[in-house]
Amino acid sequence: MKFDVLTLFPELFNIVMRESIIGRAQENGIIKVNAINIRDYSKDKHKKVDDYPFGGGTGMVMTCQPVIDAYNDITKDMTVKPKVIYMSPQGRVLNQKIAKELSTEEHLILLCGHYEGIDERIIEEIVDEEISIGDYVLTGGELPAMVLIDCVSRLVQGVLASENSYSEESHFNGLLEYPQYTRPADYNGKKVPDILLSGHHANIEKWRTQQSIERTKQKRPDMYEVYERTHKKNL
Ligand SMILES: NC[C@H]1CCC[C@@H](CNc2ccc(C(N)=O)cn2)C1
Repeated sequence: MKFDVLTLFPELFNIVMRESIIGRAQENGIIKVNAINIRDYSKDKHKKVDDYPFGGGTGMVMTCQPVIDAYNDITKDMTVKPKVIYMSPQGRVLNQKIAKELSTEEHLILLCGHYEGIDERIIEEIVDEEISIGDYVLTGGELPAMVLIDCVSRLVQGVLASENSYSEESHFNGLLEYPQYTRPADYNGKKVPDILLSGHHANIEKWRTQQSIERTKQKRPDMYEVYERTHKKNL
C-alpha cells in the first residue's frame, strides 16, 4: 500500500514513518510513505505557498497553484487516480471501521493543510474525502496524516505478525481490549490473575471476553450499547 503525502513538512514523515512497525513495513516493501513538499511546486519567485484571505480575517490561506500542480505531477502517469483525503477538522471522524475500509486501498494521497486554511477550490478540484482524527484543531494536518497512516497500515496484510494481532484489539471487535499481563507473576505483591497461569485456554478466552465486555460497559457505555444490541442473545 502506498501513501503519497502532500505537505509543507516532508521531513516530519521521513523521521516518524521510519520507526517501529511502519518503518519495518517500509523496509519490507509492504508499505510506502512518500512525502512530497508542496513548496517545491510553487511558481512564486519567493516560493510562497500562502496568501491573505479574500474578505479579510486573520491568518493566511494556502494557495491553489502549488498544491494542484503537485497533485497533477504525482498522478500524471496514473490511469487510476488514487483517492485524495484532506486531513481536516471538518472531516468524517476516523475510527477502526474507516481504517479497515481504507486499508483495502492500493494507493492513497493525503493532503496536509496548514495556516488558517486552504483555498476551497483545492478541495473542489482534487479532494475526494475529508477525514478528521477528532474534534480539535492542530497547527497542521501532518500529525493527523501520520495517525491515519499508522492505524491503516497496521491492518494491511503482512504489516503485523499475524491477523490476530489486531483482531482482539480494542475497537476491532466492537469491544475494548482485555487486560494484559507479563512476567513477573508477582510484582511488588501485585499478582497476575490465576486464570492466566492456569494454561486452560478455553477458560482463559472466556475470562478475556468477559473482561472486555465488563470494561467496555464501564469505560465506553456507548460502545457497549451497540455491542449489547448486536449480541443480546449471548449476554
Ligand atoms: N484552521 C483550521 C484548519 C485549516 C487548514 C489546516 C488544518 C490543519 N489542522 C488540523 C487538521 C486536521 C485536524 C483533525 N482534527 O483531524 C485538526 N487540525 C487546520
